[in-house]
Amino acid sequence: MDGYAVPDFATGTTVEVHGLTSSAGSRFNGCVGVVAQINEDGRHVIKLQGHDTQPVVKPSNLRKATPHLSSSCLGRGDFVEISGLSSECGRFLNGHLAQLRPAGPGNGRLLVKVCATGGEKAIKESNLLKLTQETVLARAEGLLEVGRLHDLQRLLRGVPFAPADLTKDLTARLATGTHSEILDGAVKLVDIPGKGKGYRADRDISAGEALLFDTAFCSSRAGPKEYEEMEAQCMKNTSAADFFKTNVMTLEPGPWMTRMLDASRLQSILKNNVFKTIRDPSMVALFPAASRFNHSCCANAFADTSSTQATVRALRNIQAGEEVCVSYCAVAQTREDRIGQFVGKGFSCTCERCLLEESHDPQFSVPCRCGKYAFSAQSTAPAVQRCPDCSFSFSKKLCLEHLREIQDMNSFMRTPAAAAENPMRLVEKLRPLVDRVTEGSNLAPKTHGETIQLLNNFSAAHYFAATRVPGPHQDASFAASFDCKKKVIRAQALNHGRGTSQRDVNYFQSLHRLLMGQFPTAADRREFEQELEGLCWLHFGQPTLPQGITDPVCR
Ligand SMILES: C[S@@+](CC[C@H](N)C(=O)[O-])C[C@H]1O[C@@H](n2cnc3c(N)ncnc32)[C@H](O)[C@@H]1O
Repeated sequence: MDGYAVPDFATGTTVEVHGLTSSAGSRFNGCVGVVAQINEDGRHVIKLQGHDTQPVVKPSNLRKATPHLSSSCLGRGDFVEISGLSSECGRFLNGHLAQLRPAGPGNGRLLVKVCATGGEKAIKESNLLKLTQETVLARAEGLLEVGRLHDLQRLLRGVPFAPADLTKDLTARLATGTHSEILDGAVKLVDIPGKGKGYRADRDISAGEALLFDTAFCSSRAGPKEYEEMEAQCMKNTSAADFFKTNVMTLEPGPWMTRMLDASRLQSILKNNVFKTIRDPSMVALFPAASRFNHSCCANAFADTSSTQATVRALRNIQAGEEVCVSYCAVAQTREDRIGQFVGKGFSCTCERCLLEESHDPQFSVPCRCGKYAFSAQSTAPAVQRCPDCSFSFSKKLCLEHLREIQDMNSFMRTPAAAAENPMRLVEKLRPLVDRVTEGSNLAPKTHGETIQLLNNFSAAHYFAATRVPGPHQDASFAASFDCKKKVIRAQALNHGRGTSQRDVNYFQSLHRLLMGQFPTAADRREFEQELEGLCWLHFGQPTLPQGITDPVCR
């Protein structure tokens, strides 16, 4: 613990809080602030950077920290901790270590390279806390000591001087698969009426906050043998036998299981609890603590999972006492598809979105050409509907036929025959169906998953025509591809955003691919960069990103 002074802090001293164990207090561990007042009982009132609350802490839970330094004291190569950023995007950089780059953009901002991502950011110097290597290492050891492995991992990621033994120790502890942490006392595991156990917010939570960190007890490549493979791993892991008994075998086995041998019970538990990991969709993994989150189709949290780790984050602000739920299905699915999926899980979803969409699922909504009315192609909607404004007569049967044709075309586009086709011919094949879903047409739903897929295919066909077929059409084909991709992104934002505030991997991939392409104008590029930056927290903070996606923070 070198680098920290004995507990004797005058007012005005810059200190770091550590070692608080209560759920309310532990969220301040690692926070840096200034001693504002010393109470009669000897406790210190701390004015924290980036926090409104002023915790009152015993001096034994404080250690001296280096104050923010002005740019004149900061030099190229210095290490700094990013703190106190309050924008939605910036908050996710707080606590990250960065290194100063040679030149800054001015305006009181300094250019830093974020160790975890390698990306560069221009940050106000008041949001940078200078750290010596000794302080970083002392803090790292402190975090290891109190088992705050989530913060330790974040602190050490990409740090060039991270000591090998500390990193090895961290890796070994994470690899046991028995480590999980509720972060900063955000949630509490409680009984939820009608759902078994689940998590409730134990304090007010801000959008994007990390709530729970978990490590995979077992994992497998997704496929017919996934449960057998994971079961074998559980059985082999004899060093974690107690954890297995208390934290795995007590999970909810779902409807498959009534009363059976432990081996079958384990398979039922796995079936009911494993996550298909979003960072590697070919893998499935069991996260015993994260799997206690119940489902909602308008989830207020989501699990960012790799085959080894899960971080559950808030998707929106959550009030203390609210149940915190993740979504077990893709947000883009229609209500009927979602319901079908939960039959196998032994419950029917009664979330706000399901109730709302019972009579009107937006994915089956078809706006009238006059723009003043929306028809519905949902199973519960009438067969023929008339627009009260322009009297257009809408046939649900015809609309669903169109949707089926779109579905068939999307299936064809996944075949080798489509891949071998001349892209110019594919464009012509897709065009009549695309015309049915674009503006001014009321012949098919515009934000249905299949519609979005069709638009994506149309954009790709144009792109291939622009890049693979030489000729005078190339510029126009590229412009058409770009234009269509914009429509895809808008339809996805509409589809996902409604009641869910959630974006899925396909959405990020669309944005990313667009960003990777050339932009007709700088304003076009900026528009999409802003969208991506505003949402970057959804996939910030892990070493790997979904296939093809680079970290937008690097931009
Ligand atoms: C992955 S577990 C979630 C944690 C579980 N409640 C427990 O006690 O361990 C999935 C099970 O939780 C219950 N569940 C999850 N979401 C639910 C919901 N929205 N409504 C009713 N039950 C739900 C169902 O029994 C489901 O099989």
